[in-house]
Amino acid sequence: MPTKKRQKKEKRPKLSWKAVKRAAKLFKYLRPYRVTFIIGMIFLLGSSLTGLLFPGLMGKLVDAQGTESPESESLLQLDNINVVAAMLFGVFLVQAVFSFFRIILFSRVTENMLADLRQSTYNHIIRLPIDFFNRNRVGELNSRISADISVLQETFTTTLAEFIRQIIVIVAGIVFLTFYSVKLSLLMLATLPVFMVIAVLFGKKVRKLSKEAQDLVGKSNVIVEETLSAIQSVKAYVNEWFESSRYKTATDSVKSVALKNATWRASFASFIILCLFGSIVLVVWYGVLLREAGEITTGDLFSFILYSVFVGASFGGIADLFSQIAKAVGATERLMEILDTESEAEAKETQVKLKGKVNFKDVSFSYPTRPDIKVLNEVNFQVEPGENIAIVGASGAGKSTLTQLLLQFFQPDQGKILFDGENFGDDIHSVRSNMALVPQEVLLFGGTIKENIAYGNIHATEEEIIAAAKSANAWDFIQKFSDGLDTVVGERGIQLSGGQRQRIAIARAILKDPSILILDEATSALDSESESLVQDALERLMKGRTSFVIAHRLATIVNADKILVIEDGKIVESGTHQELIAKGGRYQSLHNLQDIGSRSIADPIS
Ligand SMILES: Nc1ncnc2c1ncn2[C@@H]1O[C@H](COP(=O)(O)OP(=O)(O)OP(=O)(O)O)[C@@H](O)[C@H]1O
Repeated sequence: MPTKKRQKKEKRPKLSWKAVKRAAKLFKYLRPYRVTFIIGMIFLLGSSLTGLLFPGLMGKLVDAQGTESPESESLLQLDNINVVAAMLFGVFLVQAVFSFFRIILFSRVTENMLADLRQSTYNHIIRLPIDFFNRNRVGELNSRISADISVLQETFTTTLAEFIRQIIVIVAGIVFLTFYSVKLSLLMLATLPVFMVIAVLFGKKVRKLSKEAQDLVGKSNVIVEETLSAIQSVKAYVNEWFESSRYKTATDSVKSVALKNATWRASFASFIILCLFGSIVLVVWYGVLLREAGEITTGDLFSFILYSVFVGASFGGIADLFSQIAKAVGATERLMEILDTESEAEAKETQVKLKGKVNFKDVSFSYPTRPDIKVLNEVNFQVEPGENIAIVGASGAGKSTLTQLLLQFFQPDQGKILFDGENFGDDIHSVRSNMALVPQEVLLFGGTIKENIAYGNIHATEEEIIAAAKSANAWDFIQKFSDGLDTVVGERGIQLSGGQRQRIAIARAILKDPSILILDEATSALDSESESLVQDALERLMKGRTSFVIAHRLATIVNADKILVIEDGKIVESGTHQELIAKGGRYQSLHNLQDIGSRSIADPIS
């Protein structure tokens, strides 16, 4: 359904000075290949100019004589038919060679430049803060980038060269025209280019309406499809009449657009016959009058008409090319907008090994997309290295947000988060390199199991990977696959169960050997065997590490060194299970509701 927003996005790009200035940054990517580009330009200039010799020589061919003319004094003997024909072939040959190299060179520049642009856009995007991904839908971003880059590809390989060629043809063509006859040139320029541009605009309108009609036909087919596939419902509700009228509305709109298109096409045809051909006849008619008056020869008139066609066609073509260039400027601007978004600070060369002490000091936070809502409100707590913290609270209380701040995806608006008593400022990579995350829903990359585990430490040896898999209770099921560690997972490979994926994620975390662990417990129930394997692996992983668990399992909560109870972004209670139950406060009522960790717990607490 086209929303207002989408319609806005699809609006034709407009060329503004700001957009052009931003798009000009693209030339940074052209720089390394400028020499090739300049040579390509020389070839382009050469092929365009030699192309312009064609109408002139054709005129000479018309005026030339078949036999040797005794009065010929010209060095090039342009009045000899054989010489002129040979020269014409020479022109084609030069033009063919120039065009060949022009295309090769321009393609080389474009492909190199676009590869660089793709790479730096990708490099930049994955370094952008999480906030950027909250604001932009990933699928949209992806298709936008690939669409924008293909617009640029088209522009740099063809459109730009065509545009320059047309400009050369127009400028040089007009100069040549005036050599033949100034009077005739003025008449031609007053009519032909104007009509050519109008013809192009006409053509565009017709194309647009045809597309519109096609879309409407598509929409009406959807109605047929829907009705036929749900024919039982249609009949059961006696809605045949309703469906017929729905289809009629759709076919009526197809008809009205098609008729509108017919009117445009009819006008277009009359326009071509009357104006465009009329203007050619007018120029030829005037030309013939001038020839009668001895101002121009037949051959020159012939050349003149050919030049006129060249110039007129270029005028017509340039309107279309201009709109394509505007589109490319728009595409570049959007890419530059992404490239101009500030990325996260660069990773430092050496990264500290943390012990795992964590302090939250008066931390308040709102998401940048919703600055008016305080998601965390003056949160204070301290965790000693190796402690096991369960975070509990109702849905929307701020549990995940707290872990996002721990992971340095966002910085607090107020207060500080200290690791081993230190504020790491923008050295977020040092902090992250000491952390591992086991998310609720584990998504594996589309490679092998080995690659997926090694993601925790890409330099790990096979032995280390196997040890991690064993420790994560994953080795048994991995071994059962015929390809073992080399089994491909994901879309084109084996689909792993939720519990198996979790154990892979645990093995990955073990390999990273972090001092701080963030776990978002799965809420979907695993079968009891899988559950106990995961639990056992997790316990092994958590040993000796500071761990924050968004807890949904009773066992995790009861065994935690400290439970943080969050409500509306505030820590309302903290302590061990026994302490909090004894206190008889918020935790106890959550507990009685069996709603700890925001979802009901299967086994009731006795
Ligand atoms: N990316 C975001 N942008 C804006 N607001 C967000 C974002 N993520 C979460 N919120 C809001 O922040 C508040 C806390 O959300 P959070 O995800 O931390 O809750 P939670 O306790 O983890 O909930 P649940 O148990 O349902 O996962 C909610 O009101 C939520 O709407």
